[in-house]
Amino acid sequence: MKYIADTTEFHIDVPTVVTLGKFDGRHRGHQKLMRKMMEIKAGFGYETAVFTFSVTPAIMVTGQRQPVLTTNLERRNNLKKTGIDWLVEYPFTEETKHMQPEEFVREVLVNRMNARAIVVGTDCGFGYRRSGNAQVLTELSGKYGYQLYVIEKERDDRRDISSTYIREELEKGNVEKANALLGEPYAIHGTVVHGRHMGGSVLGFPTANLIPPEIKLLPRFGVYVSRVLVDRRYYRGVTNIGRKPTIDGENPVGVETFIFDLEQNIYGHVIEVQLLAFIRPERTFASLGELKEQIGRDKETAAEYFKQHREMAKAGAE
Ligand SMILES: Cc1cc2nc3c(=O)[nH]c(=O)nc-3n(C[C@H](O)[C@H](O)[C@H](O)COP(=O)(O)O)c2cc1C
Ligand SMILES: Nc1ncnc2c1ncn2[C@@H]1O[C@H](COP(=O)(O)OP(=O)(O)OP(=O)(O)O)[C@@H](O)[C@H]1O
Repeated sequence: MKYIADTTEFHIDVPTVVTLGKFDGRHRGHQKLMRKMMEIKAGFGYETAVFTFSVTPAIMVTGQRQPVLTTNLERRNNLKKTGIDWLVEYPFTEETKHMQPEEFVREVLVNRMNARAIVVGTDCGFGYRRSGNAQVLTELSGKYGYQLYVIEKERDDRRDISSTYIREELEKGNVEKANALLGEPYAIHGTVVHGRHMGGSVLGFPTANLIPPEIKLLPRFGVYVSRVLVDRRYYRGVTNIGRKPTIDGENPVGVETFIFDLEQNIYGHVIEVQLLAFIRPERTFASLGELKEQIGRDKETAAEYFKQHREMAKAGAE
């Protein structure tokens, strides 16, 4: 995937099929758009391109740092895995903010991104105060010579699937519901860092520690069954998310995973921890011995889960 970030001065020199939006998470609605893009690529030979911003416009307009399902790095990894050819992460400057819809279509989508086809959901919004929409894109399509495809929103039985809906479910602690809306497990990507090295000595087994950036939305603190991608292979895991209150001192919020059947040292490796099911809330134990016993039971619960969900237990390659 070719990646263009933080510049307004670029030009894609091959014809493209473009989509635009925040793409926070890679939910079933986004996947539906991506499938349409792949179909157009197969039919017309256009390369697939995603237009997004390097920070979400809502943060710049309201000044509030809203937690995200995917950091920019995670979004980039996901789009690469989807097989997207180009990712443009455009800077959200004052000038960008004030662009009128037609100017945005002409200058950015058509001139710089070389769009011959555009794929959006029915509720897409762009340009100054989101005044551009699917109707505007339809009106401009003849003038700028692109094909427009407007996709019906993917729904569950209650409402349209959106990043907002998934964030709400995660905040309520419903990881399984969030996963159903995403169409894949909610994941945390990161580099394995050194913890306090108590895993080996106190608990009797090592754990892989990630410290996600503050902006990353984490579900409620607690223990989860997880599946872990390490060097392109999947492993079964059990993950604690939280501050380890049993351990003295101010611990940063961490994502800490015991990985079944992994013998090697993976400090410095980039891994992906996928959350599959909630086991229990994080607790303060009276002693390290009690914590150790409980973690033993958590491991058994996770092992049992994988016996019931054999498709998730495969330690296969990605
Ligand atoms: C499956 C699992 C469950 C855990 N549950 C808790 C918990 O409920 N409360 C807690 O204080 N720490 C919990 N921990 C964190 C342990 O305290 C931590 O693994 C240990 O202190 C090692 O930390 P270190 O890697 O920084 O040395 C859990 C860890 C794992 C792997
Ligand atoms: N459920 C869906 N089905 C089909 N297309 C969708 C769906 N949700 C979003 N899209 C489309 O995907 C593109 C990117 O959407 P975007 O990520 O900005 O919005 P969103 O998922 O609705 O998130 P938010 O809740 O933050 O607004 C837009 O064209 C949008 O219309």
